[in-house]
Order: sequence, then C-alpha cells, then structure tokens
Amino acid sequence: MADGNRDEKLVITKPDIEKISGLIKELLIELGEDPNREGLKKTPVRVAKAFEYLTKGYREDIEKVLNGAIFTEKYNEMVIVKNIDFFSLCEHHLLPFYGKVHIAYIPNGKIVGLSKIPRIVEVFSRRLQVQERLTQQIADVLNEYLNPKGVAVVIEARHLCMIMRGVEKQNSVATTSAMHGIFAEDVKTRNEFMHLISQDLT
Ligand SMILES: Nc1nc2c(ncn2[C@@H]2O[C@H](COP(=O)(O)OP(=O)(O)OP(=O)(O)O)[C@@H](O)[C@H]2O)c(=O)[nH]1
Ligand SMILES: [Zn+2]
Repeated sequence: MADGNRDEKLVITKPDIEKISGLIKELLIELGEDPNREGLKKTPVRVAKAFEYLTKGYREDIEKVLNGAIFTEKYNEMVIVKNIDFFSLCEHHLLPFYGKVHIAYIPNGKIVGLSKIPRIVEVFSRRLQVQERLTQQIADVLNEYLNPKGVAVVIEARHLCMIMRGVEKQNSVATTSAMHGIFAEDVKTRNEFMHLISQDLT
C-alpha cells in the first residue's frame, strides 16, 4: 500500500456486512423501533452496505487510482479544476458534509490526467473526515506525486451536523484551504487562483 493514503491506522479490510447489520439491528431496537416490521426488515443490510460505500476511500490506493496517468509536459501555467462535488462523513457525528472542491496546481515538468483529480477527492472524502484534514490530504498527495511549483486546494462545505442538529444553522458554509509552494509563498499567484474560483464561491 502506497503511503499516499497517509492515514496511519488505514483500514484495508472489507467491512463485515453481517456484523454491521447486527449492530444496526441493535441500534434500531435501542431507538424503540421494531426491526422486524416490513419497512425495516432489510434496513440493517442496506445501512451496512451504504456505510461500506461511504467509507470505500479507506480501501483505495492512490497509486492504483492514478494508474500511471502522470505525463511529462512543458506546460507551466496554472491548471485549475473547480466545482468538484464531494460527499463525506464528519467523524464526530457520522453525518454528511458535502460541497465543492476547487484545485489548482502549477506544473514543474509533470501534469496529471485531469480525471484523476476528482478521483483523488473521492479517495479522501469517502472516509470519516474533518474538512481541514480532507483539504490537506488532497493537497499533500498532489504535491507528492507531481512535485509541482505549487498546489492550492479550497473546500466549501455544508455540515449536516450543524444544519439538522446542534446549532441548526441552515445557511452556514465552512471554507478551508491548503496551499503549497508558490501558492503559499506568492500572494499574487494565490490571489489569481482565488479570483479564478471567486464566482464559484458561495
Ligand atoms: N473543525 C471541524 N469541526 C467539525 C467538523 N465536522 C464537525 N465538526 C465539529 O466538531 C465539534 C464536536 O464538538 P462536541 O462539543 O464534542 O460535540 P457536540 O456536543 O455534538 O457539538 P455541537 O455540534 O456543537 O452540538 C462540533 O463543534 C462540530 O461542529 C469539521 O470538518 N471540522
Ligand atoms: Zn459533525
């Protein structure tokens, strides 16, 4: 397993659907429900499979996802892929947070297949996360595999744990960013990126 996953306690085993189903059945009982009523009969298995999918990023390997699609190219202007939709689960409440990721890099002799950028977002968002770590992990992987002149990642997200419970703020949006290289060092480059994504920011 490549260290591109950069989670020390990486879970690479397939979840035991039967075991998770049993736990969900117990949860339903604790919530006062009857897990044998028609509508709930298959719910434990459905929930187990849903969680397997929503955490599939733990079982993905960055090298396999990139599939060698890193190419030598002289292009050295900014590459931006913006408005990448993502869905993740907050590690505190296991409730979704979702939004958009905007990514830029300035190549240093190497470019990456464009589709691989949203694929990297999938690897790290399909885990239990906090938005800050998700932002950093995406930036770190691009930095590591492309060794570019700079990488910038901005994420805007709505957290259901702040919307449907807790403080119940329906319109709050959290923005996080991670900057490497020239984006961290040079205000002009960072501002150019922020300007290019500004019409997409909430
Ligand atoms: N920084 C950060 N905090 C998050 C994220 N997702 C959830 N949280 C916060 O994690 C915190 C957990 O705080 P606790 O006080 O332990 O939990 P809680 O009693 O459920 O908190 P409330 O949500 O305020 O009701 C809350 O402030 C959440 O808003 C995230 O992606 N980043
Ligand atoms: Zn939460």
